[in-house]
Amino acid sequence: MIPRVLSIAGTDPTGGAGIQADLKSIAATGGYGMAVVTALVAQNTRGVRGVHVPPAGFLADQLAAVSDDVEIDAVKIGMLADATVAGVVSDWLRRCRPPVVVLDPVMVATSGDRLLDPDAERALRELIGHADLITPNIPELAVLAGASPASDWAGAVAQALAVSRRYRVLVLAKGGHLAGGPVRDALVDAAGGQAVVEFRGERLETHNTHGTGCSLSSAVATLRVRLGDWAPAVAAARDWLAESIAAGAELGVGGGNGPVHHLAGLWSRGGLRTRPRPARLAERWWQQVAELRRDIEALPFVRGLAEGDLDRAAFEWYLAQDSCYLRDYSRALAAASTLATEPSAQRFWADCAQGALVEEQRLHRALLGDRPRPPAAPSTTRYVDHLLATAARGDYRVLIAALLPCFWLYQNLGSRLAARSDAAHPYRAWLDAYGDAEFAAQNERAIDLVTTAAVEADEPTRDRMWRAFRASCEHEAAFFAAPLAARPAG
Ligand SMILES: Nc1ncnc2c1ncn2[C@@H]1O[C@H](COP(=O)(O)OP(=O)(O)O)[C@@H](O)[C@H]1O
Ligand SMILES: Cc1ncc(COP(=O)(O)O)c(N)n1
Repeated sequence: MIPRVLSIAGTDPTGGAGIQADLKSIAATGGYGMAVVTALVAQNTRGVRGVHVPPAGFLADQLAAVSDDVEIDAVKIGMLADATVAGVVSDWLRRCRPPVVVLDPVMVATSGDRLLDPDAERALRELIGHADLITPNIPELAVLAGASPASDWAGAVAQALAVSRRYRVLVLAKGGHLAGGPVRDALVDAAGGQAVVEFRGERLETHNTHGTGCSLSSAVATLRVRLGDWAPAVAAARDWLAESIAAGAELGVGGGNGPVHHLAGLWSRGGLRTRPRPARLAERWWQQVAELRRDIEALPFVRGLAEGDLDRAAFEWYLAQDSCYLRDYSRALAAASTLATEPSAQRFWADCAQGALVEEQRLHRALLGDRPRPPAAPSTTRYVDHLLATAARGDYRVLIAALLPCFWLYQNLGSRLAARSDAAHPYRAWLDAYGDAEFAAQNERAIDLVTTAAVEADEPTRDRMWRAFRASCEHEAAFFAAPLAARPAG
């Protein structure tokens, strides 16, 4: 389930605080972000220039528009601007309160500018009655405690306990404003036997702290839904925020207190490339071997097979090589089965390995009876060496990519030749074997397993898979060329 998280907050056109920061934080921590604007703020990383509060009725309309349509899992409340705004939000919460409500009691920006009228503090107190968790910084905690700002951590925790007791609310007291030492935050619950859960982290040397409070509170709201409890949600939110603060300077945004880089961790771990869909990748690989496929079809051997005028001895030489090939191909298929992690894939490759052996014995008996197998031709040896070396390297994904052309090229060629031939075609049995529905289904499955593994693989692995696939296609072409190249016809 993806948490649907609503931010009710003011704006920051530079994107570092307020609603803009909330939406990024919600997305970065795994939620779907929505936003209702309380106030438009003309601000940047240096400070606030002006605040415009839209009519209260319009705020109510925005809130109703969201809650009439969307099931909200969590709400984060930030800048409220004035008592009227706080009242509208209180009314709305009274009517439709989402399961998780986090209130960041924003009063003053990092820059020192007020974001809440002094006379609105009473309305804010009422709003706290609807919240599960409030996230005050040191000055905000002091206002709520009716005291002067704590000068040390013990004082902050004591104030948080008093606030938690007075408002019957869980308090996340943030120690970012206390100078020196590690940054400490504490989750304080006066109701739960005065429980205090403390979080410590390295204090990062940075000017990128604009919007840290906004970002933390929306991350906690989102993670509370995902993780089901407050302490793990705060711990995870702080870890995420720390890596985002650390990368903030990379953004080069503004000359004051810059924003945090909300997506730094995701970008570095996940990359920015879109993952191709398996079907799209199959199309691309097939296209990239189009020329090779045309070369195969132009070979005298394949043309002879198609027309039915292929020299019989050349065909039998080919079948004898095929019989040599199938024994080692079966070994490579069995290796894929051994390496597969998923049971149905393990079984698929094992079935194919067995099928290749059955086919080998059928060919051997039909062609040679009790006579010994002819030696493998160089083209056969090169092909199976490629497969067995790939198997020996032990990467399942690369191995199955190498195995795929023997399904795909044969199935494609076999089904098209079979469709064109009549019952009297001299090589009808061969065409039928590679053109039948069962082989087509096997081919589909093999394509699906390979391309699904390829889209899930990282870029270098996908590239190795492609190269192994292409090498096998080249070996297929050489294999089809050999009967008429290696020995004179007739
Ligand atoms: N320099 C810093 N290094 C690491 N974490 C920080 C730093 N400054 C703030 N934080 C963290 O950012 C969050 C917001 O903290 P704080 O600055 O106290 O609140 P606000 O942004 O509301 O003023 C807290 O989790 C705090 O621990
Ligand atoms: C709209 C809006 N809301 C909140 C803040 C506080 O920012 P910070 O998290 O840095 O205290 C801000 N600057 N602007």
